[in-house]
Amino acid sequence: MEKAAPVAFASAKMRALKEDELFPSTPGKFKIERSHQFHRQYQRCFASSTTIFLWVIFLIALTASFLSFQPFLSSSSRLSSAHSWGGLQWERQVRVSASPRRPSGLTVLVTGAAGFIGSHCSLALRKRGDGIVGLDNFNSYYDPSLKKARRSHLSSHSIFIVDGDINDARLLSKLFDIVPFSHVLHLAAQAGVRYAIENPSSYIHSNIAGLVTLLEAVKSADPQPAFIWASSSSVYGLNDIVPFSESHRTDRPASLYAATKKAGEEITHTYNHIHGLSITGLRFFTVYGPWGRPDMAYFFFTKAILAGKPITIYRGRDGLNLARDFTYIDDIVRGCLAALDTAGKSTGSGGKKRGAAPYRIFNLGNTSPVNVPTLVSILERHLKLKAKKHVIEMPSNGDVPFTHANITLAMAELGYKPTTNIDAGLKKFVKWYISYYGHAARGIFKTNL
Ligand SMILES: O=C(O)[C@H]1O[C@H](OP(=O)(O)OP(=O)(O)OC[C@H]2O[C@@H](n3ccc(=O)[nH]c3=O)[C@H](O)[C@@H]2O)[C@H](O)[C@@H](O)[C@@H]1O
Repeated sequence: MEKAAPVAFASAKMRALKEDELFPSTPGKFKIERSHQFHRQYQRCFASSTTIFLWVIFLIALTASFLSFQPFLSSSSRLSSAHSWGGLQWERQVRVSASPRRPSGLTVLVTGAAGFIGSHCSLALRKRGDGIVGLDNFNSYYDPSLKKARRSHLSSHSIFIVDGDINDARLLSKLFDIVPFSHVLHLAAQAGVRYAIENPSSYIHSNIAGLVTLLEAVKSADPQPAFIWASSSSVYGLNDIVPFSESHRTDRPASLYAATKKAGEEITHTYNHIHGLSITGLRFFTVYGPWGRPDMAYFFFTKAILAGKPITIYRGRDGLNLARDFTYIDDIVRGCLAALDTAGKSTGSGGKKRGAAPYRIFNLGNTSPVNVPTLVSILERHLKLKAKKHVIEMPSNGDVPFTHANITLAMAELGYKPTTNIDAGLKKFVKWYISYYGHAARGIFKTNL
């Protein structure tokens, strides 16, 4: 590029100079003169054989520089977005990261690898010797520095995260060209239930358009990987039969977020039906733990309590406390790995289905709902600080009053069995939070209970 730019610049300058010389600056009268003058100049230029020779050399140089920079030009549109990928060094990093370290290890593309669940799953897969390539767009929905810290942590375990978007079809096609992925663990999404009111289009962009772009790439990949992805407990919406079972109604979402996750379940079904993709949808129930998401209540409650700031606790319209089936990250990771290990093969090749492939949906919850005031009191105990509580009626923002998972199916088919209760899980979270954000150093652990 260093060479091409001056050539292009010089030729542009030449053109500009010639035009300046050829055309007088006063408009109007020169029109005829202009054509005469141009004609004379044209004749002068090509009259001598030396000039013709120079022109030929110039054109050859121009063509050569254009051809030699074709690969760069083809990736320049990628660079025009915030992301960068491509090049030999990049391909080498992708290939090395994708190589399993154990015989018959999986080769997994983990989308959202710099996210909460994605980073934990990537690490767990690497620890048992699987090959992983991460993909993440490092967007600023919440503090990207936390995502970058997760990336550094993964990088120290030789996991490479591609900086790119699931909406980038060319990037996906490149990844599937250079790595024969056995599985895709699709965890990239626009998360958060209440943010959908503020920014609805971000949910369509990531959870619908991004999902379809990714499925198109998976469909065309050879070999065709099995597809395991993050649905959500929120698909149960207004369902009030507890505990929530996979056979219950999911056609009454309470938020746009939930609606996009429900749509994802239907969209993946069509790819299973038409293209033979092996599909496993995992309905996660309010996952929490170390390296968690700062937009979730347990996380920002902790921050506020440590800072002595008030927290807002929502209460149901009937005066009842809201409750969630909070599920600890390590249990979820075990569920994800079991889903990968038990996923049947996709049957398509070259985009054509060769036979029926599995389509599965599982609840991954804890089966012990905890109400929000109890969550807060556990945090208070572990933080040794009293929260300043501000209780208000639940706004109409997409929240549901409670969630409670029936995990019978996941237990039977995945061997899934959550083992961490909310007290033990929040204790681990608080320990991580203090070590990560360093509040202990500021003497915040003095009790005010
Ligand atoms: O399981 C799920 O499907 C979903 O779990 C969480 O959503 P949510 O359960 O709403 O988790 P939080 O946002 O952490 O809220 C937890 C509880 O705290 C309550 N809350 C939240 C915020 C607040 O300021 N006050 C408050 O009382 C909420 O009403 C809710 O009952 C995640 O944010 C979603 O991405 C995920 O898909």
